[in-house]
Amino acid sequence: MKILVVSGFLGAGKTTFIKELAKRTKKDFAVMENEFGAVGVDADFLEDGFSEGDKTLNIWEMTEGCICCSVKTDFAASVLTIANTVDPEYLIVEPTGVGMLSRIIENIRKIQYERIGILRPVTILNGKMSSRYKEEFREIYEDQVKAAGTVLISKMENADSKELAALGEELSSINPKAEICLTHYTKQPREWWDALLEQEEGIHALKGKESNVEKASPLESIGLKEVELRNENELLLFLQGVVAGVFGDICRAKGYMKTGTAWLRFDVVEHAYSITGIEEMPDSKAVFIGKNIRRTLLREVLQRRLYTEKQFKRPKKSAHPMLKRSRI
Ligand SMILES: Nc1nc2c(ncn2[C@@H]2O[C@H](COP(=O)(O)OP(=O)(O)OP(=O)(O)O)[C@@H](O)[C@H]2O)c(=O)[nH]1
Repeated sequence: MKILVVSGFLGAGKTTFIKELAKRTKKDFAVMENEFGAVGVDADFLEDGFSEGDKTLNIWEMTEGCICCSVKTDFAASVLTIANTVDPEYLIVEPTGVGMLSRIIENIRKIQYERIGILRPVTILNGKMSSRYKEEFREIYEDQVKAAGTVLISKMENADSKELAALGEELSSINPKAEICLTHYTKQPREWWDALLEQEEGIHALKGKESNVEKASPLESIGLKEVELRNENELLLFLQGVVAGVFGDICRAKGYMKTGTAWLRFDVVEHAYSITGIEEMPDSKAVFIGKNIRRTLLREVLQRRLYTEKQFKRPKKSAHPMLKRSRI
């Protein structure tokens, strides 16, 4: 089994890339999703609409904790379990957006034996946000570039060539050995995709700095299940509220829900949001990552029915006069 780690900051486009990789190369894959927070959304998104021939993706989720720090023993155990049970040709690991790539590689190296190989890691970089990430999350940003074998630029489809070239130069100066791909991966030929799955990691890979990732990433998250809004307009208004800061400083949100009769997926990356129609899902979920998140307000808006039932349920008949009066 060969392991390919696909890293990148929150919302950079890791899941979208993995989906494309699976479709283009049609290899025998398992995917391990390590999500920030307790509610996983990416596994369902990966599965959604994925039916290329007879192939389906074998997806494993690790929520709660980051595979580069607190849960590393669980991570090692999970990798070994996958190797010893399903034994796919490739295991694609998608760390949380705030994971330190060098540490993840070190953790994999500890369990590397002749049946497990490490491929040169891929980092996806949201080109539009690179200066902001560099300022706010320098340690994570530099680590994800330095430890990468290949750096792919996303969300720069409309950028001019000068802007792209400047970003390329800056990335090369951080990691002169990496292949920096300025051309969007969707335009790459089949050989390029195959090569990603062939290049083994060099022995002299970067050593992770002993630093505290939690400190480097002062982000919090909330995951909600059974979320709903009445219709698409309500979802639009809600997302406008998210990007305007009504629910706190949210830098990443994602989820899917039934609105009226349609199932919709939403994505928020910094101050932009998008909505896409999806196939019916077994349940609805939403995740919000950022700072100063207004949790109660989010619950009130998205779990109206649940929240109302729980918080304001009429009390059972009580003999206490105060309680009687306080009934709604
Ligand atoms: N324009 C553009 N949008 C993209 C690109 N890649 C991903 N997106 C969009 O960006 C949003 C986030 O994409 P994901 O693939 O979920 O990002 P991620 O890195 O897996 O997100 P997290 O796991 O939450 O960190 C989605 O709305 C995607 O459709 C790209 O190259 N260009």
